[in-house]
Parts: sequence; structure tokens; C-alpha cells
Amino acid sequence: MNLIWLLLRASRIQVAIAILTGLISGGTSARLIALINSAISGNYTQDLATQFPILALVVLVSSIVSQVLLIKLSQNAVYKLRLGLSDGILYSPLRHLEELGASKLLATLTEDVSTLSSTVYAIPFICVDIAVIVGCLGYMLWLSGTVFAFTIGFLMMGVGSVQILIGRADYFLKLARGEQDNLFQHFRAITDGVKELKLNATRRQDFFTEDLQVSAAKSRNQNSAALFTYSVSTGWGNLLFFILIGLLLFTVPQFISIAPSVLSAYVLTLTYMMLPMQSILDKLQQLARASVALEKIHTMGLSLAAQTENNQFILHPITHNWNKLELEEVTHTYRSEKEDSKFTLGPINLTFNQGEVVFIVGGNGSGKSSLAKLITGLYTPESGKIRLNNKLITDDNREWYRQHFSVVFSDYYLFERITGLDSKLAKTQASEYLRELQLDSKVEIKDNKLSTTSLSQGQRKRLALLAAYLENRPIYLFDEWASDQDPIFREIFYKQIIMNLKQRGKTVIVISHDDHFFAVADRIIKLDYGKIEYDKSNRVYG
Ligand SMILES: Nc1ncnc2c1ncn2[C@@H]1O[C@H](COP(=O)(O)OP(=O)(O)OP(=O)(O)O)[C@@H](O)[C@H]1O
Repeated sequence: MNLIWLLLRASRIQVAIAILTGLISGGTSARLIALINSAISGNYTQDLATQFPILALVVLVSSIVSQVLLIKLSQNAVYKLRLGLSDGILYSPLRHLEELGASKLLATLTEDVSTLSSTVYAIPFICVDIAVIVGCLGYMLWLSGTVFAFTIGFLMMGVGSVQILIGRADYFLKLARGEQDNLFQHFRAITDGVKELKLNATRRQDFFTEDLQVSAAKSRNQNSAALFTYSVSTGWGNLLFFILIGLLLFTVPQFISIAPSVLSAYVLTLTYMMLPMQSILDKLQQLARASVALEKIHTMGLSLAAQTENNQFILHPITHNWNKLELEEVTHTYRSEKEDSKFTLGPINLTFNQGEVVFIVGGNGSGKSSLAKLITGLYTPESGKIRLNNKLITDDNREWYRQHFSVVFSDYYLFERITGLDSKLAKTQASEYLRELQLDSKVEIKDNKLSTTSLSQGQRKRLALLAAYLENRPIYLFDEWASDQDPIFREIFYKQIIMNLKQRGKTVIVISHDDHFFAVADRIIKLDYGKIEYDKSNRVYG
């Protein structure tokens, strides 16, 4: 049913027209059958001969119009679905996405979306099939109420029994879809961990036989069980038609008197109905896969339409001249299944001022990167408040707040498109920094795009730095940027880039383990097990 909503959301009027033309096609098909039946029963007239091509043409035109409309609608629905789901992911809270994990998100974006696309494509055909069946049922009712009551009673029992089989098949499909997430995780291990797997034959063997093979076999068995049950239900559905025809021919006439013309019309109509019935039964498994996919998207909390985070930032320009950014009793907790292994960052009380260079230091796992996500608004504080220039940051303005930051995370992503190259000055600066970062012989910026991103890790990180630099935001945050750079670039980073940003009035927050360069900082904040150990001015050294 949710699938029908997908179509309805695309355009109600077009759906209504498509259904109407579908019904015309179904009704005319039934009229055509009645005509054929009349002709076979010896009531041949010139009138029937004239009606025949006209009715055939109406069936053709109405079914084509209905299908064309529904195909357009379904393709539009797929288009909206793809964009909606990507939007749903982009506007889901970061923590929620981290908890879901990349493999589940990828499985949904590829597997579930393609399942839904192929099913939505089948809906037009199902609609026309249903219209033909409705038309045929209408004709049978008109032929004889008593025989119709028997037929419909039998068909309902038949549909009930087919439904039980389909329910069982759906159960296997759900299991198979669950296993698909594990398979995707293993596929990621193959692509991301190929070096480690190549280097260690035992690990490769164990991974292959105990993880990948087990998961692939489960997926195969569950899919086979589902497909097997579906084929049984399709076969059973077809058999029921023959049983019905047999009962009408040989048993029912013994209890109810049926005119031979009615009987032959029934048999002819039922035989005609078998084709659309079979086609619907065949497509049921596609529909079931689609509802599993939709349920999966739903339970992942990835809404297809509703945006979970507010994005009204466009309405308000960002504040380039600000005085202070305050974190007041801010906390964030990573919960795990074991309550004793949870990690709590905070309560954190910090104030950042414009034009300050602040270093955040601390041991591995002390909470530096998590604090960076809280400061930049990527994590919503569980408790406590964040204020920018005394303005409280809430769900309504968090998107706007985030636009104040330019960040290079330790697990950064390098986009080809560079923003902030609008002025001539920015373009000159970009070329200067490309030269200084020794990237000018490797990379060019053309039409605001980097000519390549296939570079060494260190070079890619230098490009990420350049991209962030050019964004020209009021606050910069670098998470262990210099960790994999050679001494020359460390020097350029700490002594030129950071200083240049400071001179431009930017606030620079640097997460660093480079104690050689601590003198660059105006202030040093040390974290220990999620708490601030100290927050002290560094000016005496500077
Ligand atoms: N995605 C996550 N899911 C669950 N727990 C997490 C996650 N990220 C971090 N943690 C927990 O939070 C703690 C702090 O991690 P964080 O990455 O903030 O530390 P860090 O100081 O930046 O460490 P490092 O110097 O190694 O980068 C970790 O010890 C871990 O227990």
C-alpha cells in the first residue's frame, strides 16, 4: 500500500486519469469477451462485426494511455524516491547515521532503491491487469448472480490460501534482506581491506569461509526458500482456476441450473482472466520485496520526504563579525549495549573568541574529535547550551550555525568542487597556496573543480586544507591535520596558514599532538577522559 502512496505523491490527478483509462480498458475488454461469446453462440450480426474492431481499438488506446501515464508516474516516483532518500540521509542527525553504519546505508541506497524502482515500474502493468479482472468480474455478475456468488466465494477462498503461502515467502524475504546488510559489510571489507587480506592468507581464508561464505549461503538459502514458496503459490493459483472451471463444468450444474450459454461465457471469461491473474501472481514477489525495502527504510529512520533537520540557514546570512562562542555544561554520550562501556564527554564549559588560535590536546580517546563535532554543531548536545554571540543554538538555527565552520576532519572527504573562488583575490590565493603546498605541478583548478584527486594521502590532505582555507568561514577547525605531513608542510601549516587565518580575524581551533608547535597557540585546552583537564592561556610563550 505504501507503494501506492509513492505514486499518489507524484500526482493524484494523473493517477486518477490512469485508473479511469485503466478501468475503461478493463471494461471494454469484458465487453469484447461478451461480444466474442455472443458470436460463438451463433448470435452473429453485422452490428457485432462492426463493434468488434471499435472495441479492440478502445482496449488498445485506453490501455496504452493508462500505461503511459502510469509509467511516467512511476518513473517520477523513482526519481523522487532516489532524491528523497539521499535527502533523508543528508538531513538525518550525524550520530544516527554513525550508529547505522556505512554498510547499512549503502545497502539501502543501492539494494532497496533498485528494488523499489523495479517494482514501481511493474505497478502500471498490475493496474491494467486488475482493471481487466474487475471488468471480467463485472461481466460475470451481469451473466448470472448465483453463479457469480459461487465463483467469487471460491476465488476468495483461493486468494486466502495463496495469501498464506505468500505470507510464508515474505518471511523468508525479510530474513534475506536482513542478511543483505551483513553481506554488504563483508563486501566493504573486501574493497576497503583488500591490502590486509592479500597480505595475510590465513585471515583471508578465515574471512572467506567463516564470514563471506556463511553470509552468502544464508542469503542464497533464504532467497531460494522465498522464490520456491512464490512459485508454489503461483502454481497453486493457476490450479485453482482450473479447479473452478472444472467445478463450473461438472459439479455446479448438478445443483444449480445454468444455461449452456452462461456456462460457456463463464469458461471463456475465466480462461481470459487467467493471464492477468498469473501476471499479478508473478509480480507479487516483486511487490513483497518492495514492501520489505520500504519497511527497511522506515525502520532505519530515513524518512523519504520529511527532513529531520531544519535547513532554514539560507534565510539568514552567517555572522562574520562575532565576539564569542560559548559551550555551557555541554555533554555527549556514546552508548553501547554494555552500560559500563559508555563514554561521556563533558560537562564542557568553554568560550572561544574571535581571532584566537586554540589548540585542543589530549591522549587517544580523550574526546577531542567528539568535542570538535559538538563545537561545529554536527552533534546535538544531550544537555547544556551552545551560544554564538549570545544567540542560543537550537534545532531551528543549527544548520545556520554550522555554516560558520570550515573543517578538515581526520577522516575528511575531498570533493572535486571547490567553493569560495568567487573573487580574483581568492583565485590568486588558491594558485599561491597550490604552489606553496607543492601541488601546482599535479593539480589545476578549472571551472571551480580540482583536475584530479588521485594523489598521495599527504597530498590529498593538503588539497583538503586548501579547500577549507578558501571557504572563508569565520571559524576553522583542523583535526590532526599535520599528523601525516612532512616537516616542511607542518611548518607551512602551523606558521603560515594558521597565522594567516588569524591575521584575517579567523578563529582557528587545532586538534594536535605536535608539541613543537604549541607556541603558535594563544590558548591550550587539554582533555582527559572526556573532561577538561585544563584550559590555559599560552601567550607567555607566544
Ligand atoms: N562513533 C563512535 N561510536 C561509539 N563510540 C565512540 C565513537 N567515536 C568515539 N567514541 C568513543 O568516544 C571516545 C573518544 O573518542 P574521540 O574520537 O573523540 O577521541 P580523540 O581524543 O579524538 O581520539 P584520537 O586522538 O585517537 O583521535 C572513544 O574512546 C570511544 O570510546
